[in-house]
Amino acid sequence: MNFVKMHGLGNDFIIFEALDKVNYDWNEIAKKVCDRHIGIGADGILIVENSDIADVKMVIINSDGSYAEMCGNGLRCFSKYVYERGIVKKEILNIETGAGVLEVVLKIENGIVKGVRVNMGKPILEEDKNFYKLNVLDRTFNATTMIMGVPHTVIYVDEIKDEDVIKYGPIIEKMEMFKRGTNVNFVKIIDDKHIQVRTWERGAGYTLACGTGTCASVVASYINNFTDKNVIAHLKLGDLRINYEDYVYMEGPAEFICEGRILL
Ligand SMILES: N[C@@H](CCC[C@H](N)C(=O)O)C(=O)O
Repeated sequence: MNFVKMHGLGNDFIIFEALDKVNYDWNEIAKKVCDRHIGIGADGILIVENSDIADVKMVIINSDGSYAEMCGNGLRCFSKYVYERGIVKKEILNIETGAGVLEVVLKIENGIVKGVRVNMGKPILEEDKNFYKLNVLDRTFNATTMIMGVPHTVIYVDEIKDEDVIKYGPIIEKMEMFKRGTNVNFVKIIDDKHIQVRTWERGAGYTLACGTGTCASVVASYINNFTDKNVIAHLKLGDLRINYEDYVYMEGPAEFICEGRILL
């Protein structure tokens, strides 16, 4: 099976085409190929499928084999892939995801996609899950939980330390109160236009960036009066621009890494 590996600010994905009907066990394939020692290594796989309601359909499976409804960084990579491979030769694409059909606008220079802007849809917030106290081990965090395509919890910290992401992230991800699990975003407010974000991802663990998580972090920071609606989020390898106007818009890069053939 042919694959292409891509990343969006270090959140990495292996892309497979399944435009003709195939009967693969994608969950098992994801676990195998995402393994960083005995596979290719990635945070998840993206499958290109035909859609009856949009230009094309993106399916995402996390590195642990679990299904995810949406993936922001993945969607930017996927969009560049389907455009540059000639699957959908449009500058504005509609892509079916598990979180609905989303509109993507490509910035193209000489046939190459240089940037991708996605309408990520609307966040779904619950009143009792906004800026509540979340007790985890020895810490109490101020937290906001929402669905931003997938479940997200945003917690505020004075300093982001990787060891904290690794210590508290997996415990929060699987807390009883989150029925479908949650992604966990550690957010430091820099000023009203800039935040720093690190994410522990449901089904993938520590990642270098998370698109839906960054959108959730900006929505939470705006409704909690920490920031403006237009925010630049600093992630480990670069920035995402987020704009929250009822709908949430995310703009950022997507890059090819390599391609090859896996032997199943
Ligand atoms: N990396 C993603 C989110 C992928 C899905 C997540 N792990 C989940 O299961 O909810 C992004 O960029 O949004």
